[in-house]
Amino acid sequence: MAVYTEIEDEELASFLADYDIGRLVAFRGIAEGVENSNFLLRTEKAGQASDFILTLYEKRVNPADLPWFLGLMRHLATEGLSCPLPVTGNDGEALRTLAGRPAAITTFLSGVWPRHVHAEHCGPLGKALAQLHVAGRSYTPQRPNSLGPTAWRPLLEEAAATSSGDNDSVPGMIGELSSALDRILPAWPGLKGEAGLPAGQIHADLFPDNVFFLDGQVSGLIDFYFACSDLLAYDIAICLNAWCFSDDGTFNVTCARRLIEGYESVRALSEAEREALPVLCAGAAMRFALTRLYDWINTPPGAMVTRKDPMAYVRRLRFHLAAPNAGAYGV
Ligand SMILES: Nc1ncnc2c1ncn2[C@@H]1O[C@H](COP(=O)(O)OP(=O)(O)OP(=O)(O)O)[C@@H](O)[C@H]1O
Ligand SMILES: N[C@@H](CCO)C(=O)O
Repeated sequence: MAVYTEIEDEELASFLADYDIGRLVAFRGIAEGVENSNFLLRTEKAGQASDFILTLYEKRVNPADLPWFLGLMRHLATEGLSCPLPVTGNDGEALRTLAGRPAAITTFLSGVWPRHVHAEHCGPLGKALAQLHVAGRSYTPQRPNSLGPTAWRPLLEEAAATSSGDNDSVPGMIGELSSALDRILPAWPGLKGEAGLPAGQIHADLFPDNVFFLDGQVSGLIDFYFACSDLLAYDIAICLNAWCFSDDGTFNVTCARRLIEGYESVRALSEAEREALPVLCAGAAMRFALTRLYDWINTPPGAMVTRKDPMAYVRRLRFHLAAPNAGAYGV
């Protein structure tokens, strides 16, 4: 359950008094997610009910980055992408403070995220990802990826330093990730301009729980709080990891092919981007194995949040390191 911060009735009432969104008629915490505290707000104005999401930013989000995230969401929504639109208060600001945390209200999106991914989801997903990349071209502020390759070794060292040894599998995992980093980091492609790959604004966490579907089509993308300026094909690599492996760790090449076809229906990949897929996928698996491992070790006992298994991403990493070329991904 991801509600880290409780909100008192009086402070909520005074917070909402700064908006013109009507009278509060329902309010509840949302159990899903691990990063931030999310609440569903229903208001009524002139007899019309509207739903909103209230987010209190916790954990990994650097408050200094919030204007960039909210600006990106506003930009993408204005470009026609279905993503949450930040709602401004009476003073024109979307970013405020509630219960001692940075907070914002965004519009509610309809749809359901897929609990079980099928190949039919992957084409529309790929298309939506490419639409995000295209819509992001005209958002010029840059945010370097704080969880990119330069962060991986320090994250691993921090996990190793804080590991108490109460979980037998952790030391082996740390050793395996360290050896994998020795292979991935020297092979990492540069950004365009340094003879590298095309870069732009990427979502960087487009897992199934961040993609809503209605009638077989993508109805909305949420959770832009890892978004950053990085290699576009790295975003595809993140999706290949998050959408194209079954629960038992088997890679589903049909899902991968559909994802890439859907993507290319909007934006064609260059040959260099295709060739880089194995290392980009290995890097993406590394990033999620590392943050999961860190959380595994550092989540306090009794925290109302379900820890995610780092091993699932170590297994994916093994697959990518063994992939001879982009053909392994069906392209
Ligand atoms: N704009 C929105 N419209 C509808 N539902 C939303 C919206 N934003 C968030 N939600 C709901 O809140 C849940 C958690 O949101 P979100 O994924 O942003 O949280 P998080 O803690 O940042 O999660 P994550 O662990 O994926 O990083 C979603 O699964 C969804 O049910
Ligand atoms: N999507 C991430 C959690 C939120 O960043 C994971 O599954 O590890």
